[in-house]
Amino acid sequence: MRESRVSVDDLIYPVFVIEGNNKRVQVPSMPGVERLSLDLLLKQAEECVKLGIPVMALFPSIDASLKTPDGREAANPDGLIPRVVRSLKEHFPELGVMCDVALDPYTTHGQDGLIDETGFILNDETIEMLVKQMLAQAQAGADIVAPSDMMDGRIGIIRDALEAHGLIYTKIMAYSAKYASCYYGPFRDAVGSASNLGKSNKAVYQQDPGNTNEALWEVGLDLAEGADMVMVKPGMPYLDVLWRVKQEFQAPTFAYQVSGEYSMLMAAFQNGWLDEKKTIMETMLCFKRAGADGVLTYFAPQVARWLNEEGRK
Ligand SMILES: NCc1[nH]cc(CCC(=O)O)c1CC(=O)O
Ligand SMILES: [Mg+2]
Repeated sequence: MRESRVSVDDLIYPVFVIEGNNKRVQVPSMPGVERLSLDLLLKQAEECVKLGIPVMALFPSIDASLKTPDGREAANPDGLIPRVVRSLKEHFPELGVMCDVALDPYTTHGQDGLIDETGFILNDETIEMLVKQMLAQAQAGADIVAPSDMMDGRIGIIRDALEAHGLIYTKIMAYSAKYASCYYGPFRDAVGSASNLGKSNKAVYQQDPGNTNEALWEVGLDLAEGADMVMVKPGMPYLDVLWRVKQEFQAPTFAYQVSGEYSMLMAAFQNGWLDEKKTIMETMLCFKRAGADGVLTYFAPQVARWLNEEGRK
């Protein structure tokens, strides 16, 4: 009689990649999460395929020497992410690869886009760079490009660029309702943008946590501009937004259980305050109940293992 269910194919696994060989670097604020070099990432990918996880989402941790104010390394067709994508698709063609479209891992100031002298974000100039970044990812073989930058109008321009380059199979997952949230803190440690960002924030382009109507406008715009799927982010604190978005549009809708949610839960597990398996599985069920068609979560391999053990693939 249960209305909602969790299955392995609901899962998208976000991972952090670094240059090098046989390198794994812990993310201190995310216990159990490591940045991996490509060779080790391939082992992770193999594990995902065995478990039945359909998609991995890639996030780079870029060497500080490659960061610039305009984040142009993001558009390098031989940069870290395009190389990782090519290798993943070569070894595991059946595993979906999703790439983040945003400049924050690549900019010296840690913002997702280009800024003027006063630090204000330059929406349209940013989109030009995002399109180059996205093409490098899509031409390397990414199955899904996922703009997380929150610039206005970028989905339509990205869709046009995909069409113009004959990339008709590449899907767009729009981070549509993305809030200016403090729950991204540990992620910013992981990609190394936290110290660059310093005291500044992303409130001029990410959404106000007090708004839910704005989420509907943003989702509506992104769908009209050509998004295949939309996302609400963060996850658990924004289930009301997820519910409204799914009810209103009935589009493929995803939730991101973000780094801060992961770290909060891990802290409780490490202290013995919450039961790890039961709590994680409950959070997954809550996402499904609120309308998610899938969930991006750092717990993906664990969830998949538990579901596999129970024969509930
Ligand atoms: N545009 C970058 C980006 N893509 C995904 C996340 C957060 C993911 C997480 O916290 O797990 C962020 C951080 C931010 O906007 O500052
Ligand atoms: Mg906007």
